[in-house]
Amino acid sequence: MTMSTSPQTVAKLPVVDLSKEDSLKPGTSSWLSARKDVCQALEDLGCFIVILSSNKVSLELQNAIFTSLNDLFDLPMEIKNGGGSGYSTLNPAHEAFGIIHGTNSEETQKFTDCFWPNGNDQFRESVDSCAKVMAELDRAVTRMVFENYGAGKYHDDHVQSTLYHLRFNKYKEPKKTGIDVGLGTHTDKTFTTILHQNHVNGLEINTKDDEWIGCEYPVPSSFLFLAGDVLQVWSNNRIRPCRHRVSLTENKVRYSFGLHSIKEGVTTIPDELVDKDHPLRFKPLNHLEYVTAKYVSTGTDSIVEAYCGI
Ligand SMILES: O=C(O)CCC(=O)C(=O)O
Ligand SMILES: [Fe+2]
Repeated sequence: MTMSTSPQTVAKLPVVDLSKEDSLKPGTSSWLSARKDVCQALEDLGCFIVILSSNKVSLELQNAIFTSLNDLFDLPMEIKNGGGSGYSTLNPAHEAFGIIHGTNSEETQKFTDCFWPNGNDQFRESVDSCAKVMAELDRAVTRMVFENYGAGKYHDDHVQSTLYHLRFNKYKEPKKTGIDVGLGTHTDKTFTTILHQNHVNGLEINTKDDEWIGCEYPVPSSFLFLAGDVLQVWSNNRIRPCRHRVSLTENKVRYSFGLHSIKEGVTTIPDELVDKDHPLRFKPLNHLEYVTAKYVSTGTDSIVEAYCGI
């Protein structure tokens, strides 16, 4: 078995509670206090756990998604691999499906029709509603970030140019495959990523001191918000892209899904984020070109710095 090396610490990830309606309303005192915590966590660690209201992501809704994911990944390989299904695998323990424009109801409909010819309204509706809640969360958190750095006026444009890809992951039981590294250490080539997992833990976050913190949800309506490489660029290196990996420590099937945001067009660092203490660190970046560029992650090296760092 390939064993993950560094031991985990007992430290916990920062938690930002956005479950009260007010905390998602710009300008309220709970918004301002969350904004500070969000940016602190993104600068220190590149991620934090968010708690949302259980009315928005009920256990019933989550179960509907995870139950259908179980059926989906159990389909025969020739169906999973069928043209345009978005199926991929990174290693023998891992499988994934992707929906491009995953917050668009028509795309979830097409995906559902592809694998459930007789329909699966439960899956379609739950995924559609969960993806929309995640996108709403992304818009709120990115707005907090833009405001925090005095760049709030660019946020509407940012929302207009953001695309969302939805990805479902399955990791097989390590005793079946002999593999306990679900995903190796990496940062996401996104602007931001929002992840959700079933009750099986395994996601681990790398700190500045090279310690690993396991991601455990305080309540089921939790998500992990991560900064990707392009948010590091946009913030002129203030925000740390989250380095993470998946270690399969429990002998159970693990499912997760993530909303991955891509910023269309060219990302330039706002003038507000450049001054004599913060000289310009990155050249303008075309995110879609960056995503498809053949740069391979080596774990410790920053791909985005090699790609467009100054
Ligand atoms: O499965 C997870 O929790 C993490 C997935 C992930 O890191 C990714 O899709 O980039
Ligand atoms: Fe990732």
